Amino acid sequence: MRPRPSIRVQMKPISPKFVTFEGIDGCGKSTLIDELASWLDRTRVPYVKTREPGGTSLGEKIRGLLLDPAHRGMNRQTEVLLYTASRAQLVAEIILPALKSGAWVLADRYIDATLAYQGYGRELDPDPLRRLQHWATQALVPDKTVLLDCGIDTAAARMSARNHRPDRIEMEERAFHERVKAGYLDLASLDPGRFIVLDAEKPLPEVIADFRAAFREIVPAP
Ligand SMILES: Nc1ncnc2c1ncn2[C@@H]1O[C@H](COP(=O)(O)OP(=O)(O)OP(=O)(O)O)[C@@H](O)[C@H]1O
Ligand SMILES: Cc1cn([C@H]2C[C@H](O)[C@@H](COP(=O)(O)O)O2)c(=O)[nH]c1=O
Repeated sequence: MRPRPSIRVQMKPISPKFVTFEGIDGCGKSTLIDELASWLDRTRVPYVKTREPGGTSLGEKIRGLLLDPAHRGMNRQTEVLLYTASRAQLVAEIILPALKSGAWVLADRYIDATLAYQGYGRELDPDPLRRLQHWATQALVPDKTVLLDCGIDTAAARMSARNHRPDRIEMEERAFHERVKAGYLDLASLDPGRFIVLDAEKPLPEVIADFRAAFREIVPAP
């Protein structure tokens, strides 16, 4: 008797994705996060949006401390510890449970922000920063990081067009923001498999088209 053919159903597992968005202030992160969120809505993929600093009740209180221009004299190490405390809480309370439940996480800033702003911007030694991030985040690394590369003048013009009041970090001198921008590009060049660098100087429809092309293989089909 001939053996009955076995039917094998090939199920391609869709693993949840942790996607972070980075860049200088006003580069267009929130706009692209909303774009990916509506894409995931259409494909019925569950997701959670987060932001840093903040994203939890504790983290939002830390955000208030960090961004308040009244704290202009904040010590650099204190600044690192506050950003990292907010992140540790966010990972434990929101990000890890979301990924475990099968949801994607779309994060407005993560570890790379500390490396760019405090490492390059504040000129702190990156090695202890990296070790601290590894410990505080339970070694959770994003699957993909979208870096919106944008000129400082362009980003500033976009922020003032929406009547945004500058926070403590945005009030830093131009040289600080130049170091942050260059730092982000440096970080991207060190990890090209994770980073997707988009030219955020382009008009928004073009940035969105570039983003969609980069994520076509990553977002599951509806
Ligand atoms: N490529 C673009 N061209 C023109 N305007 C843009 C572009 N991308 C975003 N914008 C506009 O620039 C402003 C800032 O964008 P958005 O809020 O997305 O930036 P962000 O990086 O999230 O800012 P922040 O760092 O302050 O949170 C918004 O008004 C947005 O509509
Ligand atoms: C996470 C993180 C953020 N920053 C800076 C970057 C921005 O200037 C503010 C956050 O404001 P946003 O409008 O929500 O982007 O904080 C930083 O210096 N270090 C960090 O780790």
